[in-house]
Amino acid sequence: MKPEQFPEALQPDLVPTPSGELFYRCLGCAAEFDIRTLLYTCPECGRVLLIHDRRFDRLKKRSPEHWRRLFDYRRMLTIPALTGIYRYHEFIGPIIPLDAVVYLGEGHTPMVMANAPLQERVGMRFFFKNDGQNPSASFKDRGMASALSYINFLIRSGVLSEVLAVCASTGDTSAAAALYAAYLQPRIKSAVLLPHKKVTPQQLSQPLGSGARVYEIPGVFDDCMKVVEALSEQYDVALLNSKNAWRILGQESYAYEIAQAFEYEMADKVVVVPIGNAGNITAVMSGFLKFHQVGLIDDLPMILGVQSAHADPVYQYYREAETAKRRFVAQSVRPSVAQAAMIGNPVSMPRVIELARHYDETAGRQRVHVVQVTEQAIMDWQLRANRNGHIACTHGGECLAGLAHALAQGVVERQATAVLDATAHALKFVGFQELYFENRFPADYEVQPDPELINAPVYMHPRDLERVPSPGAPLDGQDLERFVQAITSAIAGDLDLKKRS
Ligand SMILES: Cc1ncc(COP(=O)(O)O)c(C=O)c1O
Repeated sequence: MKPEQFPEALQPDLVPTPSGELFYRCLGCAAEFDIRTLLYTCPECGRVLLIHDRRFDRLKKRSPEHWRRLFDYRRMLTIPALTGIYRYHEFIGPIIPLDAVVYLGEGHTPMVMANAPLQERVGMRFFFKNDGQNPSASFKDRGMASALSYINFLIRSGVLSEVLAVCASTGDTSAAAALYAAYLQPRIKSAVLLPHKKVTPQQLSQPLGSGARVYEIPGVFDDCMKVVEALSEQYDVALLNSKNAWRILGQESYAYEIAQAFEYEMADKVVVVPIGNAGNITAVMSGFLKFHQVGLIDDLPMILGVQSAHADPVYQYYREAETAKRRFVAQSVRPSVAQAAMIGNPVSMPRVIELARHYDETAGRQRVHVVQVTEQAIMDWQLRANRNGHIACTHGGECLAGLAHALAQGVVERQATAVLDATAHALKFVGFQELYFENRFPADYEVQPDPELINAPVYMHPRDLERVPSPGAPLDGQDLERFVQAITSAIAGDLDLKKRS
């Protein structure tokens, strides 16, 4: 069904917002800028920007019931442009016409409830929302779908003819950027900067496979970020890091989906996110605030940000209870299993400070908390989660470690229900699982395996057999029969199986 065939009551507000209605606003000096320019920081004071909708109030003219019905209705449709994050089109870049929307299967990731043993172990009801089930296997696809739809729109409207998209990355941003750029080639090409040996082989393979130009840089993410910032200041390139406010808009869909999944009942909910460059927590707060503003949710959920003790500048900032005394200090990071969040100078810190203050004020109490966890706790909880049927990456493990810690500290109440952001697929970070299982963590990670969580393959090699299969020389006849029987008996013995009577 086409949008124009929707029942009248569900007609979407898809009239592209006239330019000028959507604009960038500087978080420092409140200067406003034309949305049709590629802009990442304020040309006047150099601080980060957020996108505002001058006509946001028009969204309040439609009742919360209207929005609920519209979103539920779109859930049943198969129009690609309304299938992903743009189910919430009016809230995510309403200037982008549907035919410029890029949809690669992102969004609407499953929320998987923890089983009874895991809930019991943690002490409360919770879900993992598996953002590793996005096309490039991380939550970054949400923001990338938005940023690339916007660039596609600029190309289609003749503002740009071709674009080189660049980003610095701890692995996942580059995978997502390269994937979406590849879909839009040849008009859009991508180049990504990675800290040498600080992304996993799986992550490195992604931009390479998508055809991006990949540069490895000595140092950490923060160093790569400085280079792409210089590139975007001095050359005609599109910056795809979350400094780009379009990324934040797309990532707000994570909050919208959670609200819709809980039928907009958010009073007793806790949303747990790992913090690195702080784009994700910015987007999640911003998304819930917008739904609250239009009356779609009556209560703001608690936001629990989690950082490893090896990269915790945001935690250190909020550790100071008195707002006036808080000072942000950029950090040197230490190696962390939550490697994609190993960032000492988060680009979105000013956004976090601004939005967390607004969030708490709107809620009328402290609703944003940041906790710190150990590397050990991250690994243990990640592996424990996955032993109970999840596919959490180390950052998902970080969320679970943070939830358990916050519960023990009394920050989170047992009666609440939590949603944990499993930001990437476990398979992207299997190297850390291997280090744990083989007890080979370098000392600076400070991780000792819990024997209960270790697992290793059992190699079956029946020594009394003369011949065993080797590549290129298959067994047959009696050799094969004896081999199969010997292995079968050995496995039955190992598993203590009862023989069929
Ligand atoms: C898997 C994963 N989790 C968490 C983060 C941290 O998110 P943010 O940088 O938006 O705080 C990242 C960022 O690179 C990531 O790739």
